[in-house]
Amino acid sequence: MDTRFNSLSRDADEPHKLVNALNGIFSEVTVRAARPAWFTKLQWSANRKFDENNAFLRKLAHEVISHRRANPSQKKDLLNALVNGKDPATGSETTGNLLAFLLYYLMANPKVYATLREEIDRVVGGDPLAPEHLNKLSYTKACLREALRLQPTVPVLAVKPVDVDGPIVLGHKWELDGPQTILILLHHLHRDASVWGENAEDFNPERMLDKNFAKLPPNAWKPFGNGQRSCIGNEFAFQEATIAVALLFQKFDFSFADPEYKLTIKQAASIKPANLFIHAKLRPGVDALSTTQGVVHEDTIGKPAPATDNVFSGVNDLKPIIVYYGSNMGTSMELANNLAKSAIQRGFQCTAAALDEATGSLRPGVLSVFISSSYDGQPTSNGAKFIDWISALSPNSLTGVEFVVFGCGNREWRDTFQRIPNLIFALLEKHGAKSIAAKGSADAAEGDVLAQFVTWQASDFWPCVANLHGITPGTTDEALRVAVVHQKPTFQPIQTGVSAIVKKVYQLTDDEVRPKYHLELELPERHNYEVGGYLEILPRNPLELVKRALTALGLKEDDVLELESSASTPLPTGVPLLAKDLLSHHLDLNQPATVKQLELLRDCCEVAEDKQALDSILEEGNRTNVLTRRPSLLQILEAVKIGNLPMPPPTTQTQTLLYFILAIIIAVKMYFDLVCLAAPRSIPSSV
Ligand code: HEM
Ligand SMILES: Cc1cc2nc3c(=O)[nH]c(=O)nc-3n(C[C@H](O)[C@H](O)[C@H](O)COP(=O)(O)O)c2cc1C
Repeated sequence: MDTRFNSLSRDADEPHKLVNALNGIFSEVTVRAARPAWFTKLQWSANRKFDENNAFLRKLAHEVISHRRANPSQKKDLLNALVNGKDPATGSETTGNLLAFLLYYLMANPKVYATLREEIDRVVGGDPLAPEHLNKLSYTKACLREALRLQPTVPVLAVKPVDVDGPIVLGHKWELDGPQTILILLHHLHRDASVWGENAEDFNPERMLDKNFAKLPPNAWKPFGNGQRSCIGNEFAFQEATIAVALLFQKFDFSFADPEYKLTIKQAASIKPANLFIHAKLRPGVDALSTTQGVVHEDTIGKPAPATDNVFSGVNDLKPIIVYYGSNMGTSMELANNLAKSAIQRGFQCTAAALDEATGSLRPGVLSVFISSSYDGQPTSNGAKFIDWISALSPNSLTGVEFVVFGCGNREWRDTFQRIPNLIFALLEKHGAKSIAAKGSADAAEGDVLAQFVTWQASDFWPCVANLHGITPGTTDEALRVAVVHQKPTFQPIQTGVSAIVKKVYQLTDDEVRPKYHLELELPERHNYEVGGYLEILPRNPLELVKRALTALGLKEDDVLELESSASTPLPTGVPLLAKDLLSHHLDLNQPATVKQLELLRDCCEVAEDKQALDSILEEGNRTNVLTRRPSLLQILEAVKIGNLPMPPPTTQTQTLLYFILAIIIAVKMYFDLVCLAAPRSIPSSV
């Protein structure tokens, strides 16, 4: 808010007046709730203090807001959200206190803690948290519900019958004398053994999983109040708390500062744990710098599409690129930054900017890339101005402008899926701008948006940009020539490093999403690993796969090849090497075929049915842009009959089997996320 209140600092000499005023108000409200209104009227001194505190808060809020309005800033802070948007302003204390109780219960119940952490690792892993994750965090939600059951942060509700004459009998038992106030003590309601059973006092989130929660009797769980005046921030609070828990547990391990800590409660208008101090330790593999962002493992996320196939080196007059992003929650912005990094790596002048910045600024000579999301079919908050502007342009006013559009969306919004990127594409074309590539798209419901985007860059975007610069597709393929030679192999595959043993591999993700794996390696004795260092892993394709590839290519294990390339390539060139070694160590045989490879294979197909089959794979790929679903080159070679195939099959993406791993050691075992440019669909069995 641009103002420091020191409300959380224990070291502050004196709390900010705001803290005192709030505490005064909360205490008074609590006391007032418990006494008759006529009696409150007589509390002159307390009432005067209450009014003073109220007046102080109003004045302070007015000052803070006026200051920001007089000095506008682009900061993404809460104050801007409140001043410029409609975000709700209440409920932060109740939600904060809920989180504090949750942390307490998790630390006090290690099994529950482990289950929650496992869910967050499985669903979110090291990815930036996205809206799609939230629905899948069902155990986390159950933990929040259970914490609110045992410790409803608003612990008392006051209700009063209205418009009644005469006595009322509640539950056939209790008679009320007219409009009398009743206090509902949630602490008791929520621990009623007749509803919650003998273990009502235990923290047991299983009872709050959706299927069990739905079976609870009505009114058994009321942390958000009652009837028409119940909490309007209920959904918001859950969403906010789920996000906070996911981000916190993604990055930190928590433990009691005092292992003997016994829960005691501090109460004002809401309740919170008293004197609860916690140790938070960065989780293995988490970069301390990433804790200031909504993401972990930044290295993996920001990794641009590889420039190993840089056909632009040596090209003069590269057109500058501007990448505009329409983004509310950061996904499209992340993609824009990723593309900008890739472009800079390739020697382009490139910047990323918010979509609204494109208003009135599109011009020939600059390639404009648009990456945008939609929200209920509407533009993002940083793109609405641009959409208004471009909708109102006169015909042909964008003649000469060259553009590319990539859409971020989620198929669950069926009627408005990709509406804004589609609209941007249509309007740009309508006004005379020229698209240099077919529109790309990612579907968040399909899983990893960044992977879909990086794939699109490699197989569609960069080849089209090459075209734009007069570099004809195929140049890079032709640049790589392979011949079977009758020489002794002199090339030795990289043998540096040590052999590690894969101790455990298991899938962290559900079957329907793109797989992520947990991999545990044991390093040989005497090999230490320092926290924060990089580990380079050189996986091998399994022998069985290599043999299949040799057969598909009509090669024998001891055939010797020589590669020649005029472009830079990580493949070993100019030395005779065993075909087996090339296929084992240098090519990822599991990688899905790229669009370009599919097209080339289709053109080499001898049988019409095979051609059709490849066409339909290409169509499906173009429609969904989900490369991971495509078969690998090897699978295709085994399935279709190809004539005149250059050998090995043409590959623009000279992808190597070099995976960089961000790793961390725990005792002698290693735990890490496997980060690779194109994730293998099966984990290599040896390292
Ligand atoms: C865990 C977090 C929260 C809890 C436990 C909670 C609980 C409650 C309860 C019990 C009430 C009813 C009070 C009564 O009947 O006397 C209430 C009302 C209300 N809450 Fe929340 N709340 C939470 C978070 C939020 C958030 C995040 C917001 C705003 C985004 C919010 C906005 C409101 C508002 C505006 C009312 C008054 C509704 C009315 O009087 O019509 N609350 N809340
Ligand atoms: C409230 C809401 C509404 C959405 N509406 C749409 C929509 O109409 N069409 C669509 O394709 N995607 C829709 N999505 C999905 C988002 O566009 C998608 O998650 C996108 O990756 C978010 O991008 P951003 O992080 O750049 O804002 C919606 C998401 C949310 C949370």
